[in-house]
Amino acid sequence: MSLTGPKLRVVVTMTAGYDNIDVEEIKKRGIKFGNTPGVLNDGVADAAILLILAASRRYIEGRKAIEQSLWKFELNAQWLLAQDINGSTVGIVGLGGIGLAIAKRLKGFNVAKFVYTGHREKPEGKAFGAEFVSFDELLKISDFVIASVPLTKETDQMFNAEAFAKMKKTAIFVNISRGGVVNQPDLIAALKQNKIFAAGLDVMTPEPLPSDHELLKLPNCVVTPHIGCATEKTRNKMAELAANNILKALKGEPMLTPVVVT
Ligand SMILES: O=C(O)[C@H](O)CO
Repeated sequence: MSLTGPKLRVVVTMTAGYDNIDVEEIKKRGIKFGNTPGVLNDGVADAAILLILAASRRYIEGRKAIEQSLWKFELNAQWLLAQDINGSTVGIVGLGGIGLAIAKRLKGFNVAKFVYTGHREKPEGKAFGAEFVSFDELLKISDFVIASVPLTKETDQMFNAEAFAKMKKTAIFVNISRGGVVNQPDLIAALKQNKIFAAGLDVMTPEPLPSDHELLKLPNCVVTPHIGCATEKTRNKMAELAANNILKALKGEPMLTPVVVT
């Protein structure tokens, strides 16, 4: 988003991520800047569970099989076999508020082990019982790899061919952060060549995704249209927080959730 208006004093994005904002310009012009983190954690975590279940249970393939009359009466005990969450290792890349909310939900599915990676080990990770590991180790041992990192220079395209090659052939990759953290052609190749089992994506490149996009043709890829925080309660909370941030800034008070631009 470009920041025109020379009189602009306050910018608040009704999102948690702010990779779409020209932060350099905000810094240069001393504009007060806020976002709406936290209040969307539960909504986005629910959407992640939707993707984890749909991708691991081969929802797209099953649905297409019914539509194409491929669902046979005779039992085929090997048909549409899924990957289990029960007993699995879940790897969370970016254990922020959203990552932790996803992990908490998955505990109820009897996950055997949680691992996470990021800049540093976190007390909340320890308190939850998750183990801090390197990115490579996480890719190697996880049955479910969940991307919940902000898009930065550092995370840009971090899920590339090299990363997918390190994952298990049975791994499920889920992205609820930003499409930019994935090298999408590499992901498509990994899914086509069954280098990984499936993917669930709420974010992708570009958005909106054209209706004839290759991602939509893959039987092992579940795509939702960036609806992680699109629930009535969540959006209301985001709108309220954004409005209060603006009011506070205009009154010369600190915002409730300022973005600290360094
Ligand atoms: O960052 C967020 O708030 C959501 O992904 C919506 O963009």
